[in-house]
Amino acid sequence: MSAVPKKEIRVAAGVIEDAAGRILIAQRSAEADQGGLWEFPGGKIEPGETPFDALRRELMEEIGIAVDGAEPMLVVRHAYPRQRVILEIFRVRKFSGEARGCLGQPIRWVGADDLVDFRFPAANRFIVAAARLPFHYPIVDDVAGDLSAMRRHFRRLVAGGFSLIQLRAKTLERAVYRSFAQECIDCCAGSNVRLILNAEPELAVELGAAGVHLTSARLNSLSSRPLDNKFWVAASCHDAGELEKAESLRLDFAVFGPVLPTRSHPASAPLGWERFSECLQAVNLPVYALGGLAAEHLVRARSAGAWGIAGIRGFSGS
Ligand SMILES: Nc1nc2c([nH]c(=O)n2[C@H]2C[C@H](O)[C@@H](COP(=O)(O)OP(=O)(O)OP(=O)(O)O)O2)c(=O)[nH]1
Ligand SMILES: [Mg+2]
Repeated sequence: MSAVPKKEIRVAAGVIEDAAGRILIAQRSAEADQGGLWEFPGGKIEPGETPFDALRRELMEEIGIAVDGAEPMLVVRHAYPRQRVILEIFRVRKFSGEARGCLGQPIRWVGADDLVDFRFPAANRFIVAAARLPFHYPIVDDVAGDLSAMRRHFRRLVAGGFSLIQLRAKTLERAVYRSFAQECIDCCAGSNVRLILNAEPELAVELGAAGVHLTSARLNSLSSRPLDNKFWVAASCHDAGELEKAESLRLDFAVFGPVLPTRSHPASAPLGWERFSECLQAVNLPVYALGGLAAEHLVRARSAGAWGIAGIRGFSGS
């Protein structure tokens, strides 16, 4: 490990979204710390300022917009070799004025899915992934092995507006899983619904799924990210070590639990919110809480440090 970093700076920055859902990025000047890389506009929080005050000041100074409203999105802690940064990230959807590079820096409005094509400072991985992720990650499972019930569940989720769905179905025969997955993928074509397969990464590629969800066993067996960043790669984690592994393999997000007692894993001891939150302290990765949760647990989960919530039964989509 490198020596203990000398100083810690607090920064406020904005993921600014226009009416079309595009996000503003700016290029840091070559001489600055993390020079030449792209960033979300913002800067250091000055003594006596709140993060929101700093955000408003910086966005006026750097890109000439007045922030009319912003929601706290996430907090990233990252140690660079020379300093530690705490980034207070806001999502900014209400602003006035036309964005421009007031310091002469290039700026670009890009679709959320195109963010992965730009080089950002290391601390930004979490932000770039989260900017593309919804707060809910429902899972279609095969608890009763009943294909028509699974089909109904999947359709209800799509009709309910869920845009990121995992197809788990561990006990289905491989050929049945495969054809059901293909049917669901075809059903998502042309929509904004992304289907993630809990299967081998190769199958996700072959069938044209949006990505793969790794079981913790599969996660533990890997030494690098199995698919490139055009695919989502997520994993199920049950302890801090697995979360660390998911982060070190540069996965896009993790699901962590069970937080509360759950019918699908009655033998696993639930973590409880406190332990859940402790384990997330050192993790720079969007994490969905899982286990005994329903849609109304979102606020609790986010206050414990989760990005969102995942679940099999809690999301009826109806
Ligand atoms: N603004 C911003 N800073 C980021 C991002 N990602 C990231 O690691 N950082 C780091 C780089 C810097 O070490 C620090 C931000 O400092 P800054 O250079 O923007 O600060 P500032 O606008 O106040 O600039 P200055 O007055 O020091 O020139 O946070 C990001 O997306 N946006
Ligand atoms: Mg700045």
